[in-house]
Amino acid sequence: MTNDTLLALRRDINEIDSELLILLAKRRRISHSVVEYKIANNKPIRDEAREQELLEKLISYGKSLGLDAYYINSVFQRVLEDSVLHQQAMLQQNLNPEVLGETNRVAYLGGQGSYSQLAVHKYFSRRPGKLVEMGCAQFDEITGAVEKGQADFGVLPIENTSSGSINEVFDLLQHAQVSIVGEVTHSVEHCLLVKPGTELEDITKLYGHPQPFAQCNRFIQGLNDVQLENCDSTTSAMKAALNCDNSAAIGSAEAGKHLGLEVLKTGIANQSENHSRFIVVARKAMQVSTQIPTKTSLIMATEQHVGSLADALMVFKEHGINMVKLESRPVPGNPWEEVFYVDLIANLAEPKVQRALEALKDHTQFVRILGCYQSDSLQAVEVN
Ligand SMILES: O=C(O)C(=O)C[C@]1(C(=O)O)C=C[C@@H](O)C=C1
Repeated sequence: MTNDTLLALRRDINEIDSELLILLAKRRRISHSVVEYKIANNKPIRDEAREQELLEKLISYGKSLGLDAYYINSVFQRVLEDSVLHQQAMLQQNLNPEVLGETNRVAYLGGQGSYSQLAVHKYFSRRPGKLVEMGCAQFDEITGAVEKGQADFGVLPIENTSSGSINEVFDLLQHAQVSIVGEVTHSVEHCLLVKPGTELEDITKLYGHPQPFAQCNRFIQGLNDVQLENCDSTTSAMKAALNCDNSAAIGSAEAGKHLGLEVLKTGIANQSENHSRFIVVARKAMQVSTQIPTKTSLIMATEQHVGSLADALMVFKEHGINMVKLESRPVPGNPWEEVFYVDLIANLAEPKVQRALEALKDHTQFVRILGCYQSDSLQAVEVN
């Protein structure tokens, strides 16, 4: 085959890919029209039976064209996921027209290519409005910017599948005057980044944020005589490595490349599946449609007697509410007193949730709702 033939084949591929994009955009527009019907008729966004029927038909037709079931399934799962997430975002926009403006100023930790910035892009890519990014050096700067009205939204990491809860953020939520209005999970792929030409054996200093250090501690233990330097964010770690010979930083490949660092090793986290969950906060609470999966987060302090936490948690069971997270944190200034953070699969608009919160008052010293928000899950919901 000549080079010209290769170029001609590549032109054909380019053309087909463009046609695929045109069709995907057309499909998305049709999916937007379907949501109008669902809003008007109070139907759940997700229709698993329809998705199943669609996938079966596509797999069978695809097979007749010589495409395997695994390939068709994975491509169309992504297409359907996009469709559902877009429909959910449209529904939320319809219910809260004032929340997302023409421009959305979003505060997050770090700078270009930080994991928080990637999460911001993922969350806001499905929402209308121009994104104005505000990289911050500390978590309390993020909530402070939202409280003072300098930012419309703040995005904060709250937990990671390998290193667990991010206590600093839980503690901030005790007092910050913000509401949780959303969540987004993002996969985190830690890499060892160096200035071009640096070899593994040259490294004497490793810059990183304490969270990635914890998530990669097995890899770090395997390095010889390397001094760890804590940084405020992965972005500041990468910048430090750029300015220091014989050093390295932990961060994402995208961010490293953006700053001119080289990826020396990929997949250095203890667990190959490493995901972070971020919360999105705003000054005002948001309403969530009962047609989409919803979470409610709250903090509570229980009475100081035997079984008081168990009694409080029983309230959720008695009202048929699924609790998906329970975290205890000390109350600053009150040694040995604890507050509990609770995540529920629940929507404040549901009467049973209101009844449960009323009943919870009998078993707690205080309860504060941190927010009711669209869950990142694609689970189907039942609409009564
Ligand atoms: O058919 C619908 O009800 C749609 O909303 C469209 C669609 C799709 O994109 O094909 C999207 C979400 C549903 O879960 C099922 C299918």
